[in-house]
Amino acid sequence: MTASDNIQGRRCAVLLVNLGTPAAPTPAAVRKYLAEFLMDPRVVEIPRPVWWLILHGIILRVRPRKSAHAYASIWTPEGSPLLVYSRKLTDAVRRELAERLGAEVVVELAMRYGQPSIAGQLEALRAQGCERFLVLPLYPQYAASTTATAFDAVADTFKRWRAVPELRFVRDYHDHPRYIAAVADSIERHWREHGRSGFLLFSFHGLPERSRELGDPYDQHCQTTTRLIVERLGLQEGAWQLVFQSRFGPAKWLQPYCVEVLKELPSRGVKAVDVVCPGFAVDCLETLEEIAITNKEVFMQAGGESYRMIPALNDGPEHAKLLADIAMAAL
Ligand SMILES: C=CC1=C(C)c2cc3[nH]c(cc4nc(cc5[nH]c(cc1n2)c(C)c5CCC(=O)O)C(CCC(=O)O)=C4C)c(C)c3C=C
Ligand SMILES: [Fe+2]
Ligand SMILES: [Fe+2]
Repeated sequence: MTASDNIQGRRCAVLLVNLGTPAAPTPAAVRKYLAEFLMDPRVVEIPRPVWWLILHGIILRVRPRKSAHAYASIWTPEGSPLLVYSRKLTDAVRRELAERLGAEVVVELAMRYGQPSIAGQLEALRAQGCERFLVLPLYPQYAASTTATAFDAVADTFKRWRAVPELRFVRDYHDHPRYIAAVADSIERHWREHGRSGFLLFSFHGLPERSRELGDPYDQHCQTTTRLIVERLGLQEGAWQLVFQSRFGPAKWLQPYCVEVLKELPSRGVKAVDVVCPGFAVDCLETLEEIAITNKEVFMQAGGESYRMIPALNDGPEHAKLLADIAMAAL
C-alpha cells in the first residue's frame, strides 16, 4: 500500500466484521435483533417453517424481556459494549496501519446483524472508490454460524454489483502467534495487577454438538488456541480447563458446559479461579454479563471464594497490532 493505500493501482479497504448487538437495551430492540440473528439459517439449522413457528411463537415472546434485562446491566452511556469496543478497535487498527504505511488507510466496521450493516458499509466503500476489499471477521476460531455467515453477507452484497471487486477474506486466526501472545500477555498482565488465583478457566462461546458433527472445526480451533496459550504460560496439568458457555436451547452443545464446571470446581478443591474468554475479540453481553456477573454467582454459591474475569483484548495496542499484521499479510 502506497501513498493513498493503493495496491497495483487499486484502492484498498479493510472491513472488520463483528456479530452485532441490539440498538437499545429494551425488549423491542432486543426482539428485532434476535429475530434477524436467529432467523439466519447458518445460526439455527432447523427447517425454516418449523423454526419460524418456534421462534415467533415461543422464543421471541419470552427471551427479549430476559435478554433486555441482561443488556441493561452492562449498557454504557455510549451504547452496547460490543459496538463501543468494536468501534474503538477499528479506530486503533486504522491508526496502526496508517503509522506503518505512512498514509491514511480505509478501515471500517460492520455488524453481521443490525447496524452498521455489511451491505451498507461495502456500498459506502465502493462509493469512495475502493476496488479491493479485505474482510476480517473478528472471530479467531472458525464456525459456520459466525464466520461463514459473514462471508454470505459479503457475497449477497456483491451479487447486486456488476463489477465484483477483488476480495480477501480472513477465515480464522486461532493459532496466529501474535494472537496467542496477545492473549497470554493479557493474562500475565492481569495476574501482575490483580494477583493470580492458581486456576485458569478458558471459556469459549458454545456451539451445537451437531455443528461439530457436520464439520465445523470450531472445537478443534478452541482446543488448539487453548493449548498454545497454556504452553506459552507454562501452566501445569490441573491448573486450567477449557469450557463452553452461552448454551442456547435444549439440544446438546459442545461440552463441558461452563456453568456445570463452575458448580463442581469448589468440591474439587478449586476455590479461586480466573476466567479468560479468548474467542471474544471484545467484551460483550456474553463476557460482561454471563461470565462476570451470572457465572460468578454460580461459582460463589457453590463454595467458591475468589473469581475474576480477564478482559478481552478489546481496543488494546496488542490487538490493533495483531489485526494490522493479519491485514498486511492478506493484502
Ligand atoms: C443457536 C444459537 C446460537 C449460536 C449457534 C451461537 C454461536 C455463536 N455466537 C458467538 C458470539 C456471540 N454470541 C452473542 C450473543 C448471542 N448468541 C446467541 C445464540 C447463538 N450463538 C444469542 C441468542 C445471543 C444474544 C443474547 C441472548 O439473548 O442471550 C454475542 C454477544 C452479543 C452482544 O450483543 O453483546 C457474541 C459475541 C460465537 C463466537 C458463536 C459460535 C462460535
Ligand atoms: Fe452467540
Ligand atoms: Fe448468553
